[in-house]
Amino acid sequence: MLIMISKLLSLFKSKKTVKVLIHPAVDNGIFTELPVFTGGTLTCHCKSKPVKVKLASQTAHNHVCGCSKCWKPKEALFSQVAVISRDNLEVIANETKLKVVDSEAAINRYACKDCGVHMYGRIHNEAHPFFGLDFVHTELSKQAGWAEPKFAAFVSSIIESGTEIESMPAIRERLTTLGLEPYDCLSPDLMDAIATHVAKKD
Ligand SMILES: N[C@@H](CCC(=O)N[C@@H](CSCO)C(=O)NCC(=O)O)C(=O)O
Ligand SMILES: [Zn+2]
Ligand SMILES: [Zn+2]
Repeated sequence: MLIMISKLLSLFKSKKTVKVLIHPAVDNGIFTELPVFTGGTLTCHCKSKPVKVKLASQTAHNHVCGCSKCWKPKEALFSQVAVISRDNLEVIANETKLKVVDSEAAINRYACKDCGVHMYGRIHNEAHPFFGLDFVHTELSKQAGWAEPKFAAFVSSIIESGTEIESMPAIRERLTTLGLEPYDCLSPDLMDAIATHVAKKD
């Protein structure tokens, strides 16, 4: 009887301590950006002939994204994605290994054919509000000093990739605790920028 009670207690305990994992870049504390930081190199996961992408500046609008299209590291519920001017991005090694994941998507994501890692996302449509900006995952860089994620975008979209609806309150609570305000689209300032772009069109 005593054994049964202690087993039940330990089950209850382990349930209580289940930690919601968002992304390795935020799960164990978030490093804040270095004020003077001029970029670094992203490297794919291949042991041999990795694809390398040079970023010649700090990134902007870093966030965690729950959408089904952005690349997520193994076990992560969210991706971490930021933007950089396309003029500051250059593929410096093994570019022939890159292929576009989905050419119909607004953001063409260039992924390594061998390891599957997305090295950058580019918008080719000049009318798109974010034309001129490339999407990158700075955790692929060894350098420290990148701008940290500041909000969580497309949170409800994780349901599309298999997350149970019942888990959503705990996930939103964890994001809020981490200081990553959860939104089901982009952040208000980015949504305002998109709306401003649309309003200016004829
Ligand atoms: N529910 C969809 C949402 C996908 C979506 O609209 N994603 C945004 C943001 S990605 C970076 O933050 C987007 O702009 N997508 C364009 C594209 O992916 O080409 C889902 O989960 O798929
Ligand atoms: Zn690779
Ligand atoms: Zn996304």
